Amino acid sequence: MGSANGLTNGRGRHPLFSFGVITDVQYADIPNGHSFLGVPRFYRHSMLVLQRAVKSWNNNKNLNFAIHFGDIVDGKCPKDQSLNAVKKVVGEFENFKGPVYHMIGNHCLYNLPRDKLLPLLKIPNLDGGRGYYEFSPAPGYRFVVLDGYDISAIGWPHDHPKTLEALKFLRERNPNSDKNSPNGLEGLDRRFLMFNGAVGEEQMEWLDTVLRDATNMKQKVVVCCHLPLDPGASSQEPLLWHYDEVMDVIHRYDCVKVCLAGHDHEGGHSIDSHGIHHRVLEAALECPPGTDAFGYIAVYDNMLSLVGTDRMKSTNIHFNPY
Ligand SMILES: Nc1ccn([C@@H]2O[C@H](COP(=O)(O)O)[C@@H](O)[C@H]2O)c(=O)n1
Ligand SMILES: O=P(O)(O)OC[C@H](O)CO
Repeated sequence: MGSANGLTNGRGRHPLFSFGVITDVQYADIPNGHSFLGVPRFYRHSMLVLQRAVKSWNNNKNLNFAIHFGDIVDGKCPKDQSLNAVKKVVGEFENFKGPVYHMIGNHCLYNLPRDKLLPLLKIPNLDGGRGYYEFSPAPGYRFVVLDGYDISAIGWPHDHPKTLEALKFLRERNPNSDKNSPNGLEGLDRRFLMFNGAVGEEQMEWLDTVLRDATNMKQKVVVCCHLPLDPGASSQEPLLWHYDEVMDVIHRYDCVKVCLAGHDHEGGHSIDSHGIHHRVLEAALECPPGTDAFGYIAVYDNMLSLVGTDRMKSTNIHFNPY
């Protein structure tokens, strides 16, 4: 059980470390609106949710870092304001007294190209715009942050091979002229939409290498990605195009205990066929004024305890520590 102050797990144990979580802030200085399907979106209020999150994380005093799971600014942000809007939200995150890790979401890419975005989000840009990385906050744990828009029709230059590969992929699977429309697609095929993307070959090889290394080092791994990786934790439309192939790599090893994501604003939780927990976090953007969606996760050797605030549901994630 999560305790109110995050110091213990209710059985007197101290966590190895803890971190703040929030997703889909999707800020824009525009009036309230709604998604295509009519779900209300509160573009200015999401900044207040973030401010309350940072205040709560700082008051906690036991958090080692924080993670935002992508979509820092909404695509409806007027494009002449994109740069300042991203800087403004990053600036709010910087009020947190610890490191903040970001990842790429589709709305980030509607606003800025990768070469501008990655430095602002302090994503280590090692190789021509790649947005995946890893870090180890404690000896026994490793966090792998995936770039779900590695192969994508958004964010790369129009004639970039990755744009062309993504457009070909979509043409072969989605017959609609609006490639964001799932009309006529059945079941899990409804994920073949332009607002999603895929992990490229090089990133897949990198993932395999990191998981092999973590296994050799007896580290547990938490995988983070803007796009959900399990249909049990998400509706069909927001899934990573080839979530199944990424999970095949993950399932080769026993080190991954949890996959965390955003993008599907309602949130969700599942345990897959290999016992890996998938927790999709509830979006800050869809919090009506005065409500919140953020939390923190206390990490133990055999569990993660997500202590959610308001719309972010608390979840205890138990796993085999070996
Ligand atoms: N059922 C749907 C859902 C979405 N679209 C298209 O995707 C765009 C983004 O959707 P949001 O839910 O994020 O607003 C939307 O503008 C549509 O083009 C759709 O066609 N059918
Ligand atoms: O944040 P959006 O606009 O990409 O919306 C994602 C939807 O939740 C996918 O169904």
